[in-house]
Amino acid sequence: MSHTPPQPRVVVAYHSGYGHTAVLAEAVRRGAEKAGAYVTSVAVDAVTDDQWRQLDAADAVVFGSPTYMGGASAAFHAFAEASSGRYLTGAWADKIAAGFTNSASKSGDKLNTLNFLAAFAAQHHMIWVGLGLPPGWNALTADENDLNRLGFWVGAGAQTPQDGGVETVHGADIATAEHLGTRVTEQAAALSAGRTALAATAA
Ligand SMILES: Cc1cc2nc3c(=O)[nH]c(=O)nc-3n(C[C@H](O)[C@H](O)[C@H](O)COP(=O)(O)O)c2cc1C
Repeated sequence: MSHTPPQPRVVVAYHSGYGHTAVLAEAVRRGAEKAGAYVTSVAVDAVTDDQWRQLDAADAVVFGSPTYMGGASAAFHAFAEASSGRYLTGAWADKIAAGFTNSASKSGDKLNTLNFLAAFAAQHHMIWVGLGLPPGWNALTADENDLNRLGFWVGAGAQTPQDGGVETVHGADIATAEHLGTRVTEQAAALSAGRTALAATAA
């Protein structure tokens, strides 16, 4: 008996003031598509009614924001606050969620942004998926081209020089974001298959 694997609907919901985080959003999209997802990208500072509907219909949402002033950007916060109606109705409950961020400094307090994205997802009763990679670039044999070179677990963290163009987003950070898109898709597919199997045993 053959089964068609479920095709998860993944939305990448991100803000990017200067284009760096957008490069990561595109990498998340690529990773998700490679793993078989149907992907929609949503720039949250220009989110349309149709895109809100796509968010409501998603199996998984990957949130992305640059780190500004030690946290998520104001535009991302505006989107988060605009989603509060969905928080009240539970519209996003039990969807998979994950997150990524980018900042100019190696640390730059990026962890605050990832933790905020995780708390935001938890407020929506979403299921948070961490990065799922060991830390890179943390041993004598390691180097800065390792996946997860900045050593995050909660989500994907990237570092781009503040005065660099979009072409200066680090290749390892792009690959790490791509990994996150793949991982989210695999987890969404497994959850969906499990829910279908459970429903069949209950029928
Ligand atoms: C208002 C503002 C605040 C910033 N705050 C931080 C910060 O707290 N930590 C940091 O490392 N970089 C900070 N940066 C640098 C940005 O995170 C960095 O330039 C990033 O690549 C921008 O991403 P974007 O191109 O997607 O907007 C800040 C930049 C701006 C414009």
